[in-house]
Amino acid sequence: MGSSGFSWKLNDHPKLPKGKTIAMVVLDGWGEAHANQYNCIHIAETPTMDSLKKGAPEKWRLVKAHGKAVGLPTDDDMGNSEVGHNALGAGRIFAQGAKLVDSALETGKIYDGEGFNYIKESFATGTLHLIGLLSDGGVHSRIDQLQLLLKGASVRGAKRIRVHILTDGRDCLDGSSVGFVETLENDLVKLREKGIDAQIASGGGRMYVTMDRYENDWEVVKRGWDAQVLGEAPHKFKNAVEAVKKLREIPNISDQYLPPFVIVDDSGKSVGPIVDGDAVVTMNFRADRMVMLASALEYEKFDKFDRVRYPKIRYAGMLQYDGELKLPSKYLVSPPEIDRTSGEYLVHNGVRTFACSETVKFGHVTFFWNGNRSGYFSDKMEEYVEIPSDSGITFNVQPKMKALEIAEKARDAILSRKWDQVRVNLPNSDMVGHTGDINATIVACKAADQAVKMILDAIEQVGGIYVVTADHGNAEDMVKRNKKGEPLLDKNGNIQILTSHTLEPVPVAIGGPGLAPGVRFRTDVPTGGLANVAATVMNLHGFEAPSDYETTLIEVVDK
Ligand SMILES: O=C(O)[C@H](O)COP(=O)(O)O
Ligand SMILES: [Mn+2]
Ligand SMILES: [Mn+2]
Repeated sequence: MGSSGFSWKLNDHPKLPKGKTIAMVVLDGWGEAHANQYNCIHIAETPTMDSLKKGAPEKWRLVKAHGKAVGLPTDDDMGNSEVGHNALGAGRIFAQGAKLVDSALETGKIYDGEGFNYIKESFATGTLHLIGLLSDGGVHSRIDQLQLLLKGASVRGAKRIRVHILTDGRDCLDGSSVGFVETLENDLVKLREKGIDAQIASGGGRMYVTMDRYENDWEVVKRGWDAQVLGEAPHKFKNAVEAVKKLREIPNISDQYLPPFVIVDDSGKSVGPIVDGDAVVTMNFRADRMVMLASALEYEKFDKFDRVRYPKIRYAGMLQYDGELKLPSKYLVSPPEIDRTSGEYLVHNGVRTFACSETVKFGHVTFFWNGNRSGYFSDKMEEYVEIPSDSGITFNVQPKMKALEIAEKARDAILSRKWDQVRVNLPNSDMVGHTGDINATIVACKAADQAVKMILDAIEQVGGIYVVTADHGNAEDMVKRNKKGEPLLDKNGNIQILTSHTLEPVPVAIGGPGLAPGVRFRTDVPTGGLANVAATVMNLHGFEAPSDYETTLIEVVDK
């Protein structure tokens, strides 16, 4: 015990043994919803997940994965990977980025902080650039936060403002980008009426421009850099509404995949390259898809792509995206302080952990799981394996993704008996669900189910325990619905495909030959959410959870 009285030592669980191998499986984007034709999980052949659901009722339950249960501002906010994995790993509910930015804007504290005062120094002579995702999705950013920030910065001296937009269609309906750009344009007109030179300067679809993650494809970030910083892009337009409308006409191009464009003046010159003396804010609060650009903006030494020009700017993130790397060093709002995560506790208590996913979800079971912290707690006690994802494709063309490879790695790790916890994320239902391709999503769900089977078979062989859950819904509902729950049609009478996550709960299943006979889900935690899983898993490792963790979902009755 340290001088503060704090100790990493966990108490022994009074009834549950240590030393069982636990498979901790997170199905990304696998919610529970009514069985119908838009529920890809229902339509897909998923015998393994079906058998868990149809098995002992005290070994399968649903938990909340959205809204306040995962630290989001309201219960109308769908879940997402960041908040879901944070809750799963940290065992407590933290006010998340979306909420922290809301309150910093509401109280005005955002303008008193070090980050804003730092960028403000450039307002007199330089341009303020805002780069980020333009939608109301609330997963990475929110347009109303941008609107408030634009107002707030302009009354505090920003005279020249350029917005570099990334169109969404992934956390909101495809096609909705046109409306968001119109809304932003209206705000910019109002600023111009007040004498502020404010314009959209560049844009592109989030999946093709800037918002790659976990270094899957630096080309994506480079395309954004060229448009935002250098002012160069294959498509040039006089205004952004026209840009988005025209680029959407390209066959097979949706909001997520719009090619990069720049806005040019009458002489054909781009209106807003980033130059020496400017201020830049990346306005996403969520880290995974902004931290690559953050490194390009922040680091003098950088070799991921040729930046051609590296302007001397004052740069701040909406949040600090990586607490370990302290990146970026300047930020407008402090991120949630997610400390004492279950991973860190377990390492201190002798639990050896193996974690694996493919690139596009690798940071979910490592970085997000560990409270947005990169790296190992202990390189002797942990091993994290990343399987390279396909890049340069939309995942509906490869819906099986690397599920089999992830399962094989997990199986081998389990059978090696070197690890006490083998943790994976299976991305299929989420990544393919986001494409809106129903047939491909059905294939994706089946592939994920087969991967679960391989992992459960290995657990069977070593006498271990499994915990199978998900981080939020996605593939279980692929259609936008009205308040009554009926599918919405567009003007042509076609159903509106839902590419985003949902508000649905997710399953938690426990079992395996190593599960002590009297273990069952309690019935007195009916409102349980993802944050209750950490204490549950600690119990299954033979420990009691820290007292401030959300309560465990299980109890042990005498058999
Ligand atoms: O970043 C994404 O792909 C989506 O905005 C959210 O999906 P995720 O939360 O499952 O990563
Ligand atoms: Mn997810
Ligand atoms: Mn997703």
